[in-house]
Amino acid sequence: ATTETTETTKAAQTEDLPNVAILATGGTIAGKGNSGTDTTSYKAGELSVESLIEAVPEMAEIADISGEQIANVGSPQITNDILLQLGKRINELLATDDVDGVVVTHGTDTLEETAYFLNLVVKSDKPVVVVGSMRPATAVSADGPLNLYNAVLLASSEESKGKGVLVSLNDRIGAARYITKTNTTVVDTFKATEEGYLGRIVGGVPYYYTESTRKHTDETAFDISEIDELPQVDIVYSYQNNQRYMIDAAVENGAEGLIIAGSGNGSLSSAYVEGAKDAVESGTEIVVSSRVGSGTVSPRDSFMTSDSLNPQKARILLMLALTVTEDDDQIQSFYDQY
Ligand SMILES: NC(=O)C[C@H](N)C(=O)O
Repeated sequence: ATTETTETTKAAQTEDLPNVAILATGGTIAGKGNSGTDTTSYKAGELSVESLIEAVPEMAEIADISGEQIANVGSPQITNDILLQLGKRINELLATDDVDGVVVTHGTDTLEETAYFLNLVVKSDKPVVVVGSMRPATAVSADGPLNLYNAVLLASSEESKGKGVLVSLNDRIGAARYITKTNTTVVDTFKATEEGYLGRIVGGVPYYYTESTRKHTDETAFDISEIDELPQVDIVYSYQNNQRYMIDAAVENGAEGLIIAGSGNGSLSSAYVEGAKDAVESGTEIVVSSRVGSGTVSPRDSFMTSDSLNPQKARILLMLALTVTEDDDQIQSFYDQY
C-alpha cells in the first residue's frame, strides 16, 4: 500500500510539472570542439536536441521536457524560412494546453534577430525563452548546460508570462527587444547597455525587476500563420567615402526594404542620401538605423527611422511591417511602438 501511495504521489507530481518544449536550431550550445580548451575553432550545430536534454538531467526535476529539432546550424545560416517555421511551430505548441512554455536553443551570433522576430509573431502570453552559449558543449566550463537549465526554469515560471520573448545566458534575463550581442567571444556578451536586464536567476530562482515598455507577442499587428515567404530586406552600412552603388545593388536585387546603418544619429553621406531617395522613388522602403550600437535615431523628414532598434533588428521589423502595409506612417508607427 505504501509503495502504491508513493507511486501515485510521484505520478501526481509529474503531472503537476509544467510542460516545456525545447526547439533546437543548433549553435555553439550544440557545438563540439577538438579539446576542452578549444573555444573558437569548434563546430557549431553538431549535437542533437536529445543529447542537449540528456546532458542536463536536473531539468526533469522542474519540468516535463520534450524536444524537437528544427534545424542544426550555426546561427549565420538561419534563414527567413527557418524563422517562419519556428514561429509557426511555437504558435501551434502554445495554442494547446499540453505546452506551458517554449525554449529555443540557438547560436548566439544572430540570436537577437530570431528572439526579436519571435517577440513580434508569437501569439501567446506563455513564456518563450531563447538561449545559447558561448562555449561549445565539449569545453571545460561549458556554459550551455546551466544556460539551458535556466531557460527551462524561466519557461516553467508563471512570473515569465506576458513579458515578451526572453533571452537568457549567464544567469541574466534579457528582453528580446533590448538585448544584443556585445562581445565576439566572452561568456558575458549579451547586454542591453541602455535599458538593462529584466532580471536575473539566483540559486535556481528567477528575480524580475523591470519590464519592456514596447508592445510584443499578441499586442502586435503581425500574423504569420498564412505567410510562406518574408519580403527581402537588406542592410547597408555607412562609412567614410561610401558610394551609392551599395544601395543601388540592393534595389536591383529586389530589396523591398532597406535598412541603412547610418553613422551617429543616423547621419548619411550625400551619396547615400541620393541613392536612398532614388530607392524610395523606385518603391523600396528605407529605414535609417545607426551603426553606433546604442541610442535612439531621432525622427527625420526624409526617411523613416528605427527608434532604438539596431540595424539587424530593424530589418526584422521591416520584413514583418511589409507583410501588412507599405504606408510609411504606419511602418514608422510600428518602429515607435515595437
Ligand atoms: N556562440 C555561438 O553560438 C556562435 C556560433 N557561431 C553561432 O552563432 O552559431
